Parts: sequence; C-alpha cells; structure tokens
Amino acid sequence: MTDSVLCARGVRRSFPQGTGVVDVLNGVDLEVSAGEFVTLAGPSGSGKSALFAVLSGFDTADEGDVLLLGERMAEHPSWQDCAVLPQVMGLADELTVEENVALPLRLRGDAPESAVARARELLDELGVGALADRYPTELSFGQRQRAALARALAPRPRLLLADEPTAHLDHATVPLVLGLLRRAADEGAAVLVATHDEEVHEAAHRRLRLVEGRVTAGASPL
Ligand SMILES: Nc1ncnc2c1ncn2[C@@H]1O[C@H](COP(=O)(O)OP(=O)(O)OP(=O)(O)O)[C@@H](O)[C@H]1O
Repeated sequence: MTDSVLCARGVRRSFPQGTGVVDVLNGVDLEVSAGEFVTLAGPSGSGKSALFAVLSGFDTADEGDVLLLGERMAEHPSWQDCAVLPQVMGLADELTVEENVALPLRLRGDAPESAVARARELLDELGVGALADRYPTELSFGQRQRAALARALAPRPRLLLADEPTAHLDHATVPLVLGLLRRAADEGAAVLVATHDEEVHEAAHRRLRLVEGRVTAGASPL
C-alpha cells in the first residue's frame, strides 16, 4: 500500500509466566492505511492490548518492526502523529475534562482559545459537553471513556489506536463514538480499533482477527 500509516512486520512478544514464558504475539504482520477504519477482534486474553502497547510504542517487541509513517517506532516515536485510547483511560485527575481534552493541543503550542474550542466541539459531539468543567473522578466510566476519546481525537492524529472504545457505553451512545471514528478516517487518519463489539466491527472498512498470536483477515467487510 502506498499510503501506509501503520505497518507491523514479524512482531513477537513473550511475557514471563510462572517459571516459563508465554508467547503472546507470534509474528504479527499488519498494515493500516490513511483513511481506513480497521477493527481487530480476538478472544479475551488473545493479546490485543499487548499488541496495541507495541504498536503505540508503550512496549517494545522482542522481535519485528513497527513503522509509523515509514519510521521505526522504537527509534522515532512520533507522539504528534499517534494517539492512543487505552483500556485504562489515563485522564489526568487534577485537570477538568475540558483541560484534559485541550492538553495535547496546548502541549504542541496551539493557542488556548482554539484548543478550548476544539475540546468543546468534540465533547459536545460525544454528548458530554455539559461535563466539561467537571473532574474525571466525578464522571461515570462511560463518560470518562468519551472524554478520553475526545482527547485522542483532538489533535487530529495520523494514527488512532483505540482499545475497546465502546466497552462502557450504552447502546444509544455507541453511534456517537462510531460516527467520530469514521469521520477521523474520512479525514485521512488510519484508525485501528480493538473490540468485542459487533456493532463496531460492522462499521469498519476492514476487519482483522488475532488468532494464536498472529493477525488474519476477519469476516468480509460489508
Ligand atoms: N505485562 C505483562 N506481563 C505478563 N503477561 C502479560 C503482560 N501483558 C499481557 N500479558 C499476558 O498476555 C496475554 C494477552 O493479554 P491482553 O491483555 O493483551 O489480551 P486481550 O486480547 O487484550 O484481552 P481482553 O479482550 O480481555 O482485553 C494474557 O495472557 C496476559 O496475561
């Protein structure tokens, strides 16, 4: 693919377990291009979060390469280009919701007014605009998840990795999240989502599966 944003080749990762080791990733190959919304399925414990940790540069593969925009992630972590929505959402408790969402924009030097405007717009779209002045600990898990998604989307990353972005959401809220993930892809981002949620898989351009530590094509796209 010419417009590859994320490319993993031969990624292996093992973890110590008891007296031995468990091989979780056994040679993962995958590619996600600009404008693609791709989902990753796999049974609980199959290694989706472990793979996302390697893809986002939080963890290092024992073997193999991860390229972001053609650069090796391990050597050139491109924090400006990659946004992550981890399962543990990692909002800063001492900042309000709005400040959390605006933070990546402020860190890269955006003016306060435009950072706040972007934060407000995303929070409104995700149905949590009224909570902008609250602190994360005052929110439900589903509300925090939407705030964390707003923060990930705020800088318009080239790559968005979202781990179970609908895990805490009710049925009525899932379409709001799907709409923003699709829009990010339509605007040119590469979007990779690990999920057990069939509704999310159905919205994807392409589906992948993690089986026995390797990525295979999932069910055909719609
Ligand atoms: N840091 C670690 N140390 C030891 N073992 C780990 C570590 N991280 C992951 N594992 C193991 O790797 C396997 C895969 O875990 P992972 O959390 O990636 O699964 P998952 O597919 O994301 O599961 P779920 O769908 O339940 O979130 C598990 O057996 C887990 O115990």
